[in-house]
Amino acid sequence: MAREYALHETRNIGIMAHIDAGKTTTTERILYYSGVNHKIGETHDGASTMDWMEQEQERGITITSAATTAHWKKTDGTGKECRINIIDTPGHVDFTVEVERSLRVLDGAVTVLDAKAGVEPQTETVWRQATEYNVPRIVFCNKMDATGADFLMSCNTIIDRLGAKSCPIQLPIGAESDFEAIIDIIKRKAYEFSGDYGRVITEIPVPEDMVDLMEEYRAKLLDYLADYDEDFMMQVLEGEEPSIEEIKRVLRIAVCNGDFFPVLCGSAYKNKGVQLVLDAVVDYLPSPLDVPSIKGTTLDGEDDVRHPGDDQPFSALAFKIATDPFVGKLSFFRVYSGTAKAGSYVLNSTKDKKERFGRIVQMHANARKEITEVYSGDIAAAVGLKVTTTGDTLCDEDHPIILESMEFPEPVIELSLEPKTKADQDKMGLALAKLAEEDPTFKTYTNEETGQTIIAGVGELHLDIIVDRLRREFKVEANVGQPQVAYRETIRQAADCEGKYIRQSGGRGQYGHVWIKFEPNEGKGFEFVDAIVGGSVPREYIKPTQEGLEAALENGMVAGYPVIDVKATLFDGSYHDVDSSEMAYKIAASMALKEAGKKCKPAILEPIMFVEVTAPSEYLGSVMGDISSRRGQITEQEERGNAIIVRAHVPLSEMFGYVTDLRSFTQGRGNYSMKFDHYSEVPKSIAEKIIKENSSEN
Ligand SMILES: Nc1nc2c(ncn2[C@@H]2O[C@H](COP(=O)(O)OP(=O)(O)OP(=O)(O)O)[C@@H](O)[C@H]2O)c(=O)[nH]1
Repeated sequence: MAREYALHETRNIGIMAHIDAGKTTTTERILYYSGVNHKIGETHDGASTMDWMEQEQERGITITSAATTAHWKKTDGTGKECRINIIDTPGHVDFTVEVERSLRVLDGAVTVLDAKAGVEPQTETVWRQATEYNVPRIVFCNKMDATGADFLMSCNTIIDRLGAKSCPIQLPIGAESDFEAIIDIIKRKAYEFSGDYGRVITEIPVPEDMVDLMEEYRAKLLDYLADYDEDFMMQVLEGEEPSIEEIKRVLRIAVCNGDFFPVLCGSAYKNKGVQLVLDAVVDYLPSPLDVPSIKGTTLDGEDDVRHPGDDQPFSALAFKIATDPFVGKLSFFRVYSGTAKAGSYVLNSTKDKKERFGRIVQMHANARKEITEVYSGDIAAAVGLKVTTTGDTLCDEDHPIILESMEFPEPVIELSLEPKTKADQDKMGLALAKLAEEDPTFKTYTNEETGQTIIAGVGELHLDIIVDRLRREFKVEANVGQPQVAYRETIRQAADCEGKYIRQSGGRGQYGHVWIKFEPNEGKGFEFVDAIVGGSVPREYIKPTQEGLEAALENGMVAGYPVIDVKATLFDGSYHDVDSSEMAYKIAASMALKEAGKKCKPAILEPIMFVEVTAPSEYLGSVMGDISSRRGQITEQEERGNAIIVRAHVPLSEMFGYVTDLRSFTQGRGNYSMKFDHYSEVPKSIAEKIIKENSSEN
């Protein structure tokens, strides 16, 4: 078996940040220094390698998380290299699903901060997500060259705002336009960067006037590490100077355990410090062997695990499906255990279907390298998988396992699309199916009443980009409706409902008859119980009844919105020897649901968002007043220096155009993020309006 890089010399990392902190620029530099890129593309002149999709270049934001492979020399003097797989994650809140799904398959991350601002609202969001997924992190404080850059202020925001244990392991020499070089606190050395894109690193003396500060932070670091490791503490207490190797060893343990977050500094744009970030990735972030083994379940639902190692049974998680303009569909996956060869068959245990790994490729930004085998810990992409979608497990047929999947946010906003011509209509169906395959938070369906195609997503920008891609990539021209809230329906009262579908018109008739008890099932989704005794509904018609009901739930009871949180117990019915058919029971089930729409106190639910607003303190009153006027409920408010943070639950329907309003009453200084929190019943007057607008009489 010939694996190029040992498992302990593999790093799977993500680069996470607030929008515009410089993730893309930092990733570009990493690819350049690690020898993959020969020319550096700047994000602002639209030639960036990672942002290869057209609209990403125009908007200057990173939408898809491309997995990219790079190599970097270890710092232990052995001359050996590490393989670093990097996933570039987007910073916009509409794409947190991209952040989450990459967190799921990563072992560690670099959090990029903008040195002018330190921790920003979106940094907090992704930081919390990373904590939830137990992803160890190091912090890179970027933009040290920019006006207003303040390294120690930024370091403090990590402690104050994130409540994280953290300490710098570097110090900048100079700041803003005078930012010149970087001090390595552990080694007590300083480095300067020159030559093409800062490729040449030269050691320089630590400036006299910075020695005290360096020693102060070095002592802080050692103090913390002493608390963390007893042997180390003994050494420090006995006044022994721990060796650099010893400091790095303990620091590595603390970082890998997710207990400590060292901070580095630099300027990706001015080519200073990124190589040292790569050193730190190798030194401190975990290899697949340093993180807990992945959990899953057997096909019978029993707990199981997979340990990293090439000698283990193969298991992998598909975390992203992308359409590549040249090779077609690419399914990105992370291998947790074992190996698999190109051309071999694996089991998609989530869907219980066999898949063939036609070709396997590794991505180097937008270039691909074909490989013959994947090993434990690798990230690669398969060409030609048929049924696999995001979140599916691929595994060894003889040792099936279903790995813990990911949770995706609800698509809460929707709009209608009307293709301009017949040709557009044909293309649109295919294009939407493709896009839905790539993106688990994007849904598309046909409104039964109007016949319109509806697309649903997690935010306005999300749908904006989908419409844009339809036009550019798939050349579909369509009229786009106004974004609407994706409501849901549910019931508030239990009742027994009858559905009877009987047609006798000569020849063979139709006969389906069911009694279903519908009950509210709050927060637990749809549940179907078969309580038929004595064969009043024959075995073979029970599944069709359930399917008929599920299809009917999608189309709603009173206003055409999907019905959620309902328990349906099929408890009685009847049949006809000749006329009963699957179709008749499907229809009978949908008729029972219609009746539930009358007898079970139907209610309309609206998505309630968790909104976090940040603004200068003087706007506290306006921010709170505005949230109240939007039917919002403030859950928390916090002061942070001169700024306030207000957290609230606000109905999505009241949040359209919020960004414009917030900007205008805060003179452009307010900011916000939001995500779906829960569904809640709409006030009666609004429910009536929605039902009226959507009922078939209209
Ligand atoms: N002064 C300065 N500007 C930088 C630095 N790094 C990045 N920038 C600029 O900041 C802007 C945003 O950088 P990107 O690398 O695109 O940021 P990003 O975090 O990837 O942004 P999104 O993809 O939109 O989330 C660009 O105009 C960069 O040129 C830096 O070190 N110093």
